[in-house]
Amino acid sequence: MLRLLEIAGTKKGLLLLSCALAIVHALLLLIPYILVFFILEELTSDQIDRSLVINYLWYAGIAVTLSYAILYASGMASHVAAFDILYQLRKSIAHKLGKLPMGFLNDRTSGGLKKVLSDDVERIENFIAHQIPDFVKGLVVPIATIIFLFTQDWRLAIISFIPLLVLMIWMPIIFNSKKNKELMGHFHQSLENMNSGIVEYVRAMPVMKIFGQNADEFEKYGKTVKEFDGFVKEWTRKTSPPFAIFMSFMSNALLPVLVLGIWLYMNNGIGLATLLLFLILGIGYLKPVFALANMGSQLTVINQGVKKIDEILNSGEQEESKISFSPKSYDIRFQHVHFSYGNTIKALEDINFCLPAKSLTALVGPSGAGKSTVAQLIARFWDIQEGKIFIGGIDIKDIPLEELMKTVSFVFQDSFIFQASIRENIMMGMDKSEKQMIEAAIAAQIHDKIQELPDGYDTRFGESGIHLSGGEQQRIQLARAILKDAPILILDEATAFADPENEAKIQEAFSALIHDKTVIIIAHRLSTITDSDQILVFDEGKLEGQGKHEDLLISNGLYQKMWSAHQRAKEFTISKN
Ligand SMILES: Nc1ncnc2c1ncn2[C@@H]1O[C@H](COP(=O)(O)OP(=O)(O)OP(=O)(O)O)[C@@H](O)[C@H]1O
Repeated sequence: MLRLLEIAGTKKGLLLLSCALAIVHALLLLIPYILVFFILEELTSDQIDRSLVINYLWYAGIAVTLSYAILYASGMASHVAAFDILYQLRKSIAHKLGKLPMGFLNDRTSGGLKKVLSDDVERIENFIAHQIPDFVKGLVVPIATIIFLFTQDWRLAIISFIPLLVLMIWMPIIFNSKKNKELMGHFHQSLENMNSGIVEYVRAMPVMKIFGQNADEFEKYGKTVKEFDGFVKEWTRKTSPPFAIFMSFMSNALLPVLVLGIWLYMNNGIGLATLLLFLILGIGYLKPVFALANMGSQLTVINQGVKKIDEILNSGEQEESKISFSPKSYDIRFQHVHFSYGNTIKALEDINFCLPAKSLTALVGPSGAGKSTVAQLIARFWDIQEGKIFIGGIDIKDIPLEELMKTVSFVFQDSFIFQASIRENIMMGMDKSEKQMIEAAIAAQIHDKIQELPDGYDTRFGESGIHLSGGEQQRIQLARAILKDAPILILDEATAFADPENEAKIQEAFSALIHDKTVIIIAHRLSTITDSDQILVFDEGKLEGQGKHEDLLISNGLYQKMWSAHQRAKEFTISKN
């Protein structure tokens, strides 16, 4: 609750206004009940003053109208505050995600993160926009009613107060128990698993279709949906009995008032108007308190979401250097580097090498040898556990992250194109001119294709009918890298999915790109890297050899094997016989 109020506190002014208006609304709503009492008193008196009764009715009508106008204003204030807070919260989570080490994302599913950013944040809206005003109403209405009832008859007022006492004791037991909190924790986990199952199911659709599978057969999705279903049923089974007892008690809360009220009336202790007033108000004031009861269970759900939000917001960011060290040259040195993903998967062991500035280096080795890991460590996607990595003689941990990102350009295996215009996709928020962007697209051999699109550079990728082949998407990625013009360039299997025509174009684009830069290429097709200044051969996380193509052919057994396998693969044909 405190944490939620802290979140809500960023819009304190609007929320206080909303609460104040909610109180006025609630008090105005009580007025018609009180007026009904006066009307009844008048109607049961010996001489009925008609004009007074009509006036009371007018007052009641005005109070109701005014009360709902004020409720509207209260709702507006709380909703504006809520959506402002949600916006800020989503912005800070997204900002934080960008600053967290890749390990954080590696341990989580995209479905789970989506749930935090969309569902968990959304639930806070319910608390701020509805529950805070309801809570205030839930407190003020019973207090005001009880005070008023005491002024009419203290005996009936005490009896009317009993259900409220029971509510106050019972509610926390039912809704806030340890068991209920545990159930809520499971509920969230279950929902998160289902979310990630759905995301994976949609992503796996092409494979599912080819293998004729449907949702039931997609085990992860099917399992998570079944688990969720089972959990919700169990939850209902466990919480229904106490809730049913609670509800039936509250529904009959009027009984003691009725019994005592009739007895008092029959013994001339109270008039008919007072009896009716207690029958109406004695139970009516509980309505907003019921809203509080509901709020208890909703709060537990919201709190679980807030925990997930805080888990992201409080996660340790990558350490950033306070001193600004900008490398003056761009040679890269690994010194006794050890690295594991998490604490279990050892990916690199005691790696030492030096890549001179403006040289072209190829990383080769069998699948899983650690090539991509080495490349990613240079851009500090991950932090190493032991050893040091230097760029231009400066430890990369001493280079501010923003500066490091400006220094390194990465062309990934899988190109990621945003659902935005082609211009935005190439510019990526960089401070470059239109002319520079077009020059980059020309160098990346993609300008002509963009010109053919319906709106040229303004065409939005992802719109229906707009499609770019894998090779074209890669050349967009290359255009980004060319435009960025960073002194260190890492190409991770960048031609892996290109067809021969595309590959020739991509190779040409590369030549434009690598000029005058420190370049690292990860390539499986060894024929593309024979001219490299040096080749590093990796195997099972270790650096097994280093040198030029010709030297490695003589000195390195693994390289020899890879080279002859590559030669054989070139002659490989698929035939039915
Ligand atoms: N994000 C990750 N989380 C956990 N383990 C990982 C991750 N990425 C890679 N690994 C593991 O680290 C080891 C090295 O992987 P890496 O991707 O660097 O190899 P690679 O030589 O680039 O392989 P490939 O040529 O198949 O791309 C492998 O055992 C791999 O399973």
